[in-house]
Amino acid sequence: MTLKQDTRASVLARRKAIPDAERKEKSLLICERFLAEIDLWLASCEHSEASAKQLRIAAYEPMSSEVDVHPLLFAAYERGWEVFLPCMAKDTSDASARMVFFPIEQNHLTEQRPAFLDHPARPYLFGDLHAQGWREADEQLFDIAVIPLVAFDSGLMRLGYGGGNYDRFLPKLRDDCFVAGVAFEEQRVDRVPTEPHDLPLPRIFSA
Ligand SMILES: Nc1nc2c(c(=O)[nH]1)N(C=O)[C@@H](CNc1ccc(C(=O)N[C@@H](CCC(=O)O)C(=O)O)cc1)CN2
Ligand SMILES: Nc1ncnc2c1ncn2[C@@H]1O[C@H](COP(=O)(O)OP(=O)(O)OP(=O)(O)O)[C@@H](O)[C@H]1O
Repeated sequence: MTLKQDTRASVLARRKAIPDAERKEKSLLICERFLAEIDLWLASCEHSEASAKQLRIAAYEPMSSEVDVHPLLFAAYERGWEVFLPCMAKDTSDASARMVFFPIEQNHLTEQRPAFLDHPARPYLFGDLHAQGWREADEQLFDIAVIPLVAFDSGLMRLGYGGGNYDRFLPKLRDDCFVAGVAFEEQRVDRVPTEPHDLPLPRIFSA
């Protein structure tokens, strides 16, 4: 096992060991902190224009033991923001998939739930997705980005599932996009093993 794989395995085991009630409580704290920081950011002069408009937030549909960002998503819908969630997609069956974001209405999380929300790692064909009406969003549209992670350190370096999806996604965002990682304290390590392509996050909210 490489150092990255080793770190992933041990941190995922720690994350999975968090009892459900604690995970729920910590997730709520992380979402509240995230919203409070967005409110401060919106109140600052530079972003007063942003506060007046309908914001676009790119996040993720939580799976397994990840931080449950649903409270943040529900608050976003409540505020009339547009929510975008990822899907792995490819042009042909033998092509490699890339992470794209689709606009997700609140009812897509419940009654009208698309299959890709339950199978985050499964690659879907663009042809099928387009036929179903899904249109990928331009990353430059996003005002806020919520970044999942497996491990992080005090230098704000992150380690994901190993697909390089977020390593490719982060450079596509606007410079003024509010980007933040979310994690449980159990995911903190002394030092995340890094490679030259790894980018630190501007901030990580943890509990
Ligand atoms: N919620 C969520 N959606 C996401 C990502 C993510 O990290 N989190 N992705 C980020 O790139 C992309 C999908 N990539 C993925 C890569 C690997 C695994 C994976 O290894 N899953 C394991 C479960 C691991 C665990 O238990 O925590 C599995 O399915 O067995 C899942 C998604 C896009 N959507
Ligand atoms: N900007 C990039 N452009 C092209 N390939 C990249 C880029 N960033 C990472 N990769 C490739 O993706 C693979 C996985 O990288 P890494 O192990 O750092 O992923 P990760 O950070 O754990 O995953 P993720 O970014 O999806 O959360 C590596 O083989 C790496 O070479």
